[in-house]
Amino acid sequence: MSVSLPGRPLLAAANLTKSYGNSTALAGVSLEVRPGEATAVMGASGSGKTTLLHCLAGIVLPDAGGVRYAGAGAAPAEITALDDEARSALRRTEFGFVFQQGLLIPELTAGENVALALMLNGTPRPTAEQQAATALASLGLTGMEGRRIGELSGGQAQRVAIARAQVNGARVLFADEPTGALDSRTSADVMALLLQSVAGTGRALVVVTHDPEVARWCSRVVTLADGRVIADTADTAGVAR
Ligand SMILES: Nc1ncnc2c1ncn2[C@@H]1O[C@H](COP(=O)(O)OP(=O)(O)OP(=O)(O)O)[C@@H](O)[C@H]1O
Repeated sequence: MSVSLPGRPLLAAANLTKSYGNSTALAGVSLEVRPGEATAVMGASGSGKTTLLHCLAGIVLPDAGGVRYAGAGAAPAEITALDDEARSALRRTEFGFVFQQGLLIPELTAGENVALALMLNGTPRPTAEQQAATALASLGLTGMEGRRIGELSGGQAQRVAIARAQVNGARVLFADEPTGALDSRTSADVMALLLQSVAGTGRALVVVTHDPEVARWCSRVVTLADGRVIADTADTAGVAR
């Protein structure tokens, strides 16, 4: 597997627009995400944060504009030009997702939730279960692989979500209010684990948050208002880009 060149964007979004009926969610957003970067996306409710994250990840197609992904090991892809199947394959192999809740399957155990992500990419079950247990252990959940999601605390469940998001070697982790349901101490732990998984790895993290504390831990803060970027600390910090 080759390594992305430092500074070369993993994701480059150009002039994204998206409306839902009369409501404009994105009004021309351009944004580049680089390896090793942890980007917080902030802004008032309805400013377009989740829509931006969904467009970057190929979950939602913009009305206009494009998103280019240039991860290692794959030819650069214009995500917005891919069909549904190709976009879901890209999400399964290159991206990981940690949302506030709802992405883990409650009927399955912690280990099965993580192993499933590997099995969907063709890893045989015994290997997947072994790798899932290792991933859970690395996040402080040793011996908890047999517990169902409902038998875990909110913070433990988010660790399972992080394990599932990164077990496939995802290059970009997308998190939408990952700490929204957690107390401040547990939020700090979960954010530390998310940041650890990008620091020095060539991965990138994009995290939508309302929490200034969470944003402070990120290396970059992008602020949206009415579907536009109104501030980007990468533009003001003198970062070589
Ligand atoms: N599926 C949808 N159908 C209709 N309108 C939508 C849909 N998704 C988003 N919108 C609208 O687009 C705008 C931006 O929504 P979005 O969820 O991206 O904002 P947000 O900044 O993430 O908000 P919040 O912080 O409240 O989650 C809002 O006006 C919202 O009502």
